[in-house]
Amino acid sequence: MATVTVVDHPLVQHKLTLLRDKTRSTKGFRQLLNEIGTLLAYEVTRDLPLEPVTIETPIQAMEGRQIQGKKLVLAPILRAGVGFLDGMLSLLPSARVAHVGLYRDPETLQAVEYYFKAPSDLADRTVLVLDPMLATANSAVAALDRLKARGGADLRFVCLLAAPEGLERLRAAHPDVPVWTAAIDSHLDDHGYIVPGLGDAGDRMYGTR
Ligand SMILES: O=P(O)(O)OC[C@H]1O[C@H](OP(=O)(O)OP(=O)(O)O)[C@H](O)[C@@H]1O
Ligand SMILES: O=c1cc[nH]c(=O)[nH]1
Repeated sequence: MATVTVVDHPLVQHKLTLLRDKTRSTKGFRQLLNEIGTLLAYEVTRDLPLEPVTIETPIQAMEGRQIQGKKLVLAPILRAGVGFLDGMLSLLPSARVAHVGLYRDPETLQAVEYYFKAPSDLADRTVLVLDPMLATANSAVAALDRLKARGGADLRFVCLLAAPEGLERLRAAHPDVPVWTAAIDSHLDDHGYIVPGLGDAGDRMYGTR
């Protein structure tokens, strides 16, 4: 069974509290999500394998270390996953990007796909699947199903808030996929919203309703 890591770094927790606040502006919400994205990218890449590489400093040759293998893929689930993207790309500027367009039907809470575009060589790359909210996990499971069908094998899921119900479902459907989250909240309400949560992430990011 893959791990669930709660990123309890003080900067992440401080920024998360600011972002949850219902009085936070659209601009502030977006900026904080971006900043937390950078911090989560640092945590989720902590165990990437390194390989030796010979370089020359101005003084002499030496053996340095570089990240092994092909560039990572960042796979935001639209829309709210895009909120992490720029912050992560600032740390991982050569990463490839896969877009997974899904929305959650408000009645059934099932994920409905409307767009998918990913690099063709997913099988050779580590893929970070991004979505701030893991509620029922219907969206996360659908995105992971789709990425695996396209060859993705080394997948990691990165979110901001997770509900216990969503974590359980994700681990049952994709036990090989480790999860990073900034917090595990209390439960889901009758409409599938995370409690205490932060409301609708996509609406708060883009100022829609
Ligand atoms: O775990 P789940 O129950 O599937 O819920 C989580 C999903 O809900 C939100 O997206 P939403 O469907 O509201 O789409 P949007 O980002 O386009 O607003 C969120 O960004 C996740 O993708
Ligand atoms: O609390 C929730 C649940 C799903 N999607 C959101 O944006 N927020």
